[in-house]
Amino acid sequence: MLTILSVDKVTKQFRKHEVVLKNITLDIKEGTFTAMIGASGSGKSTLLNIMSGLLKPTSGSVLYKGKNLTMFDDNEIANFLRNEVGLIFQNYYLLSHLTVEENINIGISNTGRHYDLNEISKVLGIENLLRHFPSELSGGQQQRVAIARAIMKKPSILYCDEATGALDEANSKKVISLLHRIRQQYGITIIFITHNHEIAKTADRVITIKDGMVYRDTTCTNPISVEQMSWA
Ligand SMILES: Nc1ncnc2c1ncn2[C@@H]1O[C@H](COP(=O)(O)OP(=O)(O)OP(=O)(O)O)[C@@H](O)[C@H]1O
Repeated sequence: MLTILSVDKVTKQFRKHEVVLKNITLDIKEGTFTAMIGASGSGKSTLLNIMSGLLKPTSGSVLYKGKNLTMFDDNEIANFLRNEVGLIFQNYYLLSHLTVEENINIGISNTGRHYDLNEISKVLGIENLLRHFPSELSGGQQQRVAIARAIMKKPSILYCDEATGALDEANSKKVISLLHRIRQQYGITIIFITHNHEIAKTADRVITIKDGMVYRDTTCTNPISVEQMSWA
């Protein structure tokens, strides 16, 4: 399997604050689903933001397909984010004055390369909602629209920061199962931050961050299916 992302000796220190990330080194293989877990404040989002190019590390490097993201200028980062990266957060960040279809189309990058809207909306089960506005949708439906927007551009890598954090059990399971399906169908690499250990059990690999370091890094040869998840 090819390495899509190489994080090498990354540290991060915010001004006047303690060191948040301490010498993180890890590789991410193409087409895998990696869960990142760890206590609140351990540094997961900071690491994800550095891995996606949203944030520069204090030292160390992040190679994306061999290119050093940490050396990119603002324009190169903007192009990288626009063309290669999908981002999903706990809050859906849909634009309220645009329809679902218009929100999804925002995700299309200027490369012109994109999936077919009808296909993606069918995969995500939102094909009947395209003319609706976000306020008319449930949280789970809104998150599925946010996923559609994130993957329309055919990103190579999808970063999810607590993507199911605001959803109930049924909607969380639906979203996780759709993300696994998207990975299988389109080969998108997924990195998924979660506090939910059952969700982590569905991943190929679980990285535990503790006090800004990789505390545990487990490859799961036999991840559980979404149906096998027990929701505590
Ligand atoms: N822009 C910033 N300026 C200063 N400190 C920051 C900044 N961003 C994050 N931090 C600090 O870095 C530490 C790690 O934060 P981070 O959000 O990465 O943790 P996390 O593991 O994702 O937490 P959570 O699970 O609660 O989202 C925290 O102590 C936080 O206060």
